[in-house]
Amino acid sequence: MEVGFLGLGIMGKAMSMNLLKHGFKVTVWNRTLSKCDELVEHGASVGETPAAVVKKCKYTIAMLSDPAAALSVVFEKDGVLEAICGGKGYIDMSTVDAETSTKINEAITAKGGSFLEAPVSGSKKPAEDGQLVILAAGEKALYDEAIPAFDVMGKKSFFLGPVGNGAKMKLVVNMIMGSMMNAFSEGLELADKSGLDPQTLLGVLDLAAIANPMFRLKGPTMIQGNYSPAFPLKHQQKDMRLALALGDENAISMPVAAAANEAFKKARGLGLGDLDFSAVHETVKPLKPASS
Ligand SMILES: NC(=O)C1=CN([C@@H]2O[C@H](COP(=O)(O)OP(=O)(O)OC[C@H]3O[C@@H](n4cnc5c(N)ncnc54)[C@H](OP(=O)(O)O)[C@@H]3O)[C@@H](O)[C@H]2O)C=CC1
Ligand SMILES: O=CCCC(=O)O
Repeated sequence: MEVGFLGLGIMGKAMSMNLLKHGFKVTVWNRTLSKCDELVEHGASVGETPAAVVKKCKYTIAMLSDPAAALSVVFEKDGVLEAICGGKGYIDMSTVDAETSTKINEAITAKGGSFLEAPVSGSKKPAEDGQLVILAAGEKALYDEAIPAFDVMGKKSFFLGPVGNGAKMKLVVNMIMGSMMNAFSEGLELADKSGLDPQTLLGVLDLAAIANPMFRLKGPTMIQGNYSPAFPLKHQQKDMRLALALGDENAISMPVAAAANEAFKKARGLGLGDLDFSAVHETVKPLKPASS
């Protein structure tokens, strides 16, 4: 099957590589075109613009940073909208809000194309291993047609109904994850500064009711202060911001998420936005005294 892929960041590169490895013909595009080179070495073709990719492929997948990027790739010059038409599908797997997805859906379907939002749970390693959890919503027929690709990229796909439900589910999940990451950071620091061994804390947590893969994966690197990016902190803060807006719309008070968002914003202000979201741990640490 000929599949287009727009956006070769941490996630898009791993996901499109998996499609290639499993025999899909893939045509890629990335704003910074040089990022296509590695995919080409593995058999991908390159489209010069998003419109060129859509023109060539029956289905095009996008994995872009945020709502502004998702909208620009569709609506700007040489964008998806210039080439989408009846018989073609567009699947946006970026994490965005329901409003963004709805705008894209309306524009694509107005031109006869079909649309699916399909954000994912799981980070760089699950993307490399084809173990993502896919949260799809929109055109059910396109979902059914995309199953072979989803089966390669993910371990489980959910179809959640009308456009917007995939985006909302993803934001709820990441709001919980971002809040947990902040509590975990505070716990690691509290253990350390009160004279406990943070490694022992990890061992205790792993046997407790709150054991989870995130603590298991991120704990050891956080203790080392290693924040090599799997999920960039700036994207986690974007997800907190969008989840809080969803809470606002639904009159849900979320003081824990709001505090977590502030911590991620603070981390961005400290220049940590391109590091892994676990770098929020640094915001809990006491400031080093200024040298005289
Ligand atoms: N990393 C993770 O663990 C996960 C991320 N996500 C979500 O997936 C999406 C991608 O994440 P990730 O791969 O980590 O992000 P990256 O920051 O690694 O990649 C972002 C991609 O978006 C492109 N981009 C940014 N702005 C624009 C624009 N204005 N026009 C066109 N392209 C643009 C970048 O292009 P360029 O190379 O030119 O900068 C790049 O291809 C995000 O929505 C994120 O929230 C979801 C699950 C897990
Ligand atoms: O959006 C990013 C999610 C990262 C994860 O699920 O581990």
